[in-house]
Amino acid sequence: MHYLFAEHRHHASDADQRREYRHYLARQMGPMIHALMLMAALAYGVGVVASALIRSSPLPVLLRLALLLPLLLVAMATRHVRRPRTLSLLALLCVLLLEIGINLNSFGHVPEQPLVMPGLLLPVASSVIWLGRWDFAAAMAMCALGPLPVLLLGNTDDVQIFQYFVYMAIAISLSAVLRAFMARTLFAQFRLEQQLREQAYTDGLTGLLLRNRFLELARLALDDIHRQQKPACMLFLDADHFKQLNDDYGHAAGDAALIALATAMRGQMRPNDLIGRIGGEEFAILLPGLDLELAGQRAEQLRVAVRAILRPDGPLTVSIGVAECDQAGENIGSLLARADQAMRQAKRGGRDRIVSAPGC
Ligand SMILES: Nc1nc2c(ncn2[C@@H]2O[C@H](COP(=O)(O)OP(=O)(O)OP(=O)(O)O)[C@@H](O)[C@H]2O)c(=O)[nH]1
Repeated sequence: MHYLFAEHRHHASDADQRREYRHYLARQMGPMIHALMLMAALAYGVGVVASALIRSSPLPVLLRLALLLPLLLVAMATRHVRRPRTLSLLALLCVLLLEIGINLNSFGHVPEQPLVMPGLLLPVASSVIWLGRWDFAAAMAMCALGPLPVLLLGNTDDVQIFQYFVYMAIAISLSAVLRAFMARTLFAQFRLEQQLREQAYTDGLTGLLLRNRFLELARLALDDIHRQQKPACMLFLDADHFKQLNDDYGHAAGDAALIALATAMRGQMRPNDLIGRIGGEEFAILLPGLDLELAGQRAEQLRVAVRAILRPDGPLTVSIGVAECDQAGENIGSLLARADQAMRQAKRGGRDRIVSAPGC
C-alpha cells in the first residue's frame, strides 16, 4: 500500500510516527548539515594554513591539506541526501575525518606550548545536526576519544590531558543541552504541522477525509492497484431524505445522524479501505482488492448496519452505488462518476438499496 495512503490512518503506529519524524528532521536539517560540512572543510583548511604560519610541524602542509579532499567529497555527497540514516552516517564520517585532521596537525606538538584543541569546538558546533540519539552518542564518543592518539602518544603531559578531559566534558554537556532544546522545538513544530495537515485533510464533523484529499489518496491507491493487477471497487453512498430530517428536527439532529453514519462506515471497513466525505450527505469508499460481487456484499452489510441507526422519525437509510474499476487503468474520476450514477439509480429505484454499475 502506498506510504501516503497509510500515513493518514487514524491508528498510525508509534513506529510509523517515529519514522515519519526522522524523515521530517532529515528534510529540515539536510541543507544545514550540508552547509556545516562545507564550513568544516573551510575551517580545516584555514586552520592548517594558520598553524603552518605560527609553528613548525614534522608533517608537510600539503599532506595535512590533503584531508580537505575527502572532507569536500563528503560535503558534496550530502548535498541531496534526505535519508536520515545516510545523512547521519555521512555526518559521522565528516567528524571522523576532522578527528584524523586534528591528530595530523597536533603531531609533533612541543610540550611547553599550550595545546589548542580545535576538536573542543566540534561537539558544540555539531550539537544540533544529530537526528537521533545513537548518532549523537557516536559523535560525542568520537569527539572525546578522537584526539587520544596525539594526547597519549605525543609530547603531552598529564596536566594537559587532564585539562583536555575537563574542557571536553564541558563541551559535550553544552552540546547535550543544545541538542535537547533543539529536538524539543523541532518535535513541537513537527506535531503542529501534522495537526494542521490533518485539519486541512479531514472533515471536522465526521473525521473522514475531505473530498480533495480522498481523491488524491484514492488516485495513488488506484495506481498501486493497477500495478498489482488487482480488482478494486468504489462505493458511492448518499443518506436518504436528509433534508426532511434537517427540516423537521433541526440541523443538530442531521449532524448527529452524519456522525453515526461515519462511525458505522468506519466500523464496517477494513484498515486498507479509504473513506471520504464527498459533499454534504454523500460519501465514497474505495475498496482495494474486492471485485463487484464481494464489494456488493460489503455494501449490503453496511446498508444493514446503517439501518440500525435511528433517526427521530425512523431508521436512517442510505442508497449505495457500486462500481468496479476496469482493468484498463480507469481513473478515479470516471470510477467515482459511475458509482455516483449507480447511486442515483438506487434513489430512483426507491432508496435504501444497492445498485451495481455496469462495466465501462
Ligand atoms: N445537518 C446537516 N445537514 C447537512 C450537512 N450537509 C448537507 N446537509 C443537508 O443535507 C440535505 C441534502 O438534501 P437533498 O440533497 O435534497 O437530499 P435528500 O433530502 O437526502 O433527498 P435524497 O437524497 O433524494 O434522498 C440538505 O438539506 C443539506 O442542507 C451537514 O453537514 N449537516
